[in-house]
Amino acid sequence: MDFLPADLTAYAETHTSPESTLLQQLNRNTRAQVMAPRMLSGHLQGRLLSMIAHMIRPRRILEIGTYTGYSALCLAEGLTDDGLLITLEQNEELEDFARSYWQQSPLGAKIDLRIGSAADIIPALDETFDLVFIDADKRNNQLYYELIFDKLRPGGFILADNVLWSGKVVAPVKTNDTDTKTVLAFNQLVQNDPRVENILLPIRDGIMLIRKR
Ligand SMILES: C[S@@+](CC[C@H](N)C(=O)[O-])C[C@H]1O[C@@H](n2cnc3c(N)ncnc32)[C@H](O)[C@@H]1O
Repeated sequence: MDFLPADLTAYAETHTSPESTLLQQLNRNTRAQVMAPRMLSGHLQGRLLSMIAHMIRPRRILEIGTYTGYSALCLAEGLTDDGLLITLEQNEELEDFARSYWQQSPLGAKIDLRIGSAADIIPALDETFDLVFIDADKRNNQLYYELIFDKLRPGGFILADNVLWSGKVVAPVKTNDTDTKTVLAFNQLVQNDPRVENILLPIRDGIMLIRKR
């Protein structure tokens, strides 16, 4: 679902720095060759992720939900020289596709893909993160939030994607619509959490930007 009329989205994109040729190819080929291409962050959100990473200059980023590797490349743009982005993906069939693009970029050496279930991998990560991007199975957002919280440095940031859930967060919720209920519960959990400051950015499907106090 587009929240802005298509012409305003197009205007925003034409007044946003363009994607690199590599990101353009990754975007286009994901749409042509991979299931569910709507999951890819895309031009506008990708440039936002890159801009936020440049502002923070993180040394360690954790991404939960790699898909074809587009957002990993965008976030990695802001890493420090000795920085590393760890990205978690449970679908091993996406690995070769993502790696084939990462290896065309110098940033590829800064991306560490771990294949498996995020809930199994996160507890074993012995890192302190400056930035975490939560973008996997939305039903587990709350679990991921709690699992990563103590691994995030004070003053560190969390980004959680799809928090507007195609606008369903403001529509009457059907009794059996567990996904929307879970997104609503996650947004309220963050809003009520005294450990953080947060702002819901109505960009694309909604991004919750959270700062740990
Ligand atoms: C929305 S896509 C990620 C999109 C990507 N961050 C981007 O912006 O281009 C979500 C990804 O999370 C993966 N995923 C879903 N559940 C997962 C889990 N429990 N552990 C790890 N990855 C998971 C899916 O296979 C899918 O590739």
